[in-house]
Amino acid sequence: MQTLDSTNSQGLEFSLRLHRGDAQTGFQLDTQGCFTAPITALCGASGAGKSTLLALFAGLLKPDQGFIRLNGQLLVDTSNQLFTPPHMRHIGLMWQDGQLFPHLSVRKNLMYGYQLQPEQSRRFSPESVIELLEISTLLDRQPRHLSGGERQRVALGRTLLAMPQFLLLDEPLNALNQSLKLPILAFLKQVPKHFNIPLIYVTHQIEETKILDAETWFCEDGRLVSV
Ligand SMILES: Nc1ncnc2c1ncn2[C@@H]1O[C@H](COP(=O)(O)OP(=O)(O)OP(=O)(O)O)[C@@H](O)[C@H]1O
Repeated sequence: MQTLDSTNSQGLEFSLRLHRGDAQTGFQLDTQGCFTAPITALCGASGAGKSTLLALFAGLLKPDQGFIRLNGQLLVDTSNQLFTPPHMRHIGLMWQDGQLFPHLSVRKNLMYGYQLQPEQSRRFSPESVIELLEISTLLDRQPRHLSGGERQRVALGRTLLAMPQFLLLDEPLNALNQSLKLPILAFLKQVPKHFNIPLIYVTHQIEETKILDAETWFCEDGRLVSV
């Protein structure tokens, strides 16, 4: 039986309003949409609201008004005071510097979220992620002994192994040069199909959205416009 707070629809559906800062000069986000593509890219000028939107999806911010529904499940609904905390959303978030735990080896970083998952939620193995990301030779290293590209690949692996239903990537490759970016983009392109995890990718680089074959949206002054 279907309850009022769930539907059979797949993807990330939302209608959100949020005011940040002071009443006169602050920033107003007011937008709605439904992301159903395997890869959605969010572009737009600095300050347009891209990171704010991801923070709302991840549960790091509460909207003033609106709802968020993931794969038919209501996560946020201000009309019913529903707010699912970040750790219960099954949404993975990664940004520019992957924030590995500095005191843990690559192996322990990778296994951190995986170990917290119940057996029945483990949809793929650490070995499959390690192989696809080509990080098998790095497992015993500490993060400080990794290059920027290696660090980002490990951070991605760790985020994936926490078994998210949806992945949010906020300019994850910004700190990397082109030669390091391309193999990671090639990997990211495979994520939705290989692991059944759709993703949102925030970038200023239009070329990256093309490489990813992403459905692209522009954020303009707190509103989304499809391309
Ligand atoms: N903590 C905050 N308090 C008030 N306003 C904020 C806060 N954080 C961000 N803002 C404002 O919200 C607006 C949107 O910021 P946001 O970081 O979402 O933009 P963005 O599109 O991700 O930009 P960039 O591409 O530079 O990362 C900006 O005007 C910013 O100044």
